[in-house]
Amino acid sequence: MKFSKRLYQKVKPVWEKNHRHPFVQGIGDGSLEKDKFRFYMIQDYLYLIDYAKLFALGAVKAHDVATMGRFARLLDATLNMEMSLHRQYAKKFGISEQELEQAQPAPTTLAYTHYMLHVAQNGTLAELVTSLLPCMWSYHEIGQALNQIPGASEHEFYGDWIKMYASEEFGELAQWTIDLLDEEAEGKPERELERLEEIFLNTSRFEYLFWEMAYHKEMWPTDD
Ligand SMILES: Cc1ncc(CO)c(N)n1
Repeated sequence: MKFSKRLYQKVKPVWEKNHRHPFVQGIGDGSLEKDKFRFYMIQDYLYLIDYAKLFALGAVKAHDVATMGRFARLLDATLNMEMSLHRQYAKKFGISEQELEQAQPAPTTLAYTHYMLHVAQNGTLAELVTSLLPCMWSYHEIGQALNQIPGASEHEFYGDWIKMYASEEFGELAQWTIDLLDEEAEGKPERELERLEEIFLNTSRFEYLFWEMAYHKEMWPTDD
C-alpha cells in the first residue's frame, strides 16, 4: 500500500469532520454569513504567506533540480494564483492589500503556521511535505465535494472559492505533492513512518481548528 493511502485512512475520521463543518457546509449551500468569510479570508491570507515559505524550504531540502523546480512552481502558484483569489475577495470587502498583510494573526493561525514551519525547518524533506499536505489535499477534496452541489460553483459570492479549489490545476499540484511523499517515504523505517503519521494527524487537526476559528471569529481573548 502507498504510504499516502495509509495516511489517508489514519485521518479519515478527522477529515470527515472537516467536510461536515458548518463553515464548509455554509460555503457549499451559500448560507455562510459574509462576516465569517471576511474573517477567514484575512486569516487565510496570513496563513498562506507562511505556507508559501514551506515551499521555499522544500526547495532548500530537495535532493534534485527537478524537485526544486516543482517547489518553485508551488511557491509561485500560492503567491500568484491562490492568493490572488484572496486579494479579489479583499477588494469586494474594501480591504487593501496593505491592510491584509498588516492584519494580526489569530492564535490558531499562528499555532498552525508555526507548527508547520517548525517541522519544515528542523525535519526531513518527508516531514516537511507531510506537514503541508493535509492543507492542499483536503482543500481539493472539499472543493470537489462542494462542486458536486448543483449551482454551488455558480454562487455569486462563494462560487469562485469553490472553483479554485476544485480546479484541475490545484488538483495537479496536490497530486504531485502526494507522489513526492510516497517516493520519500519508500524504504523508511516504521519508526519514521509513525512520526510522519503523527505530523499528518496534527496538521489535519489544525485544519479543523482553522474552520472553527473562522466560524467563531476567534481572536485573542483580550484586546490588549
Ligand atoms: C487553512 C488552510 N488550509 C489549506 C489551504 C489550501 O491551500 C488554505 N488556503 N488554508
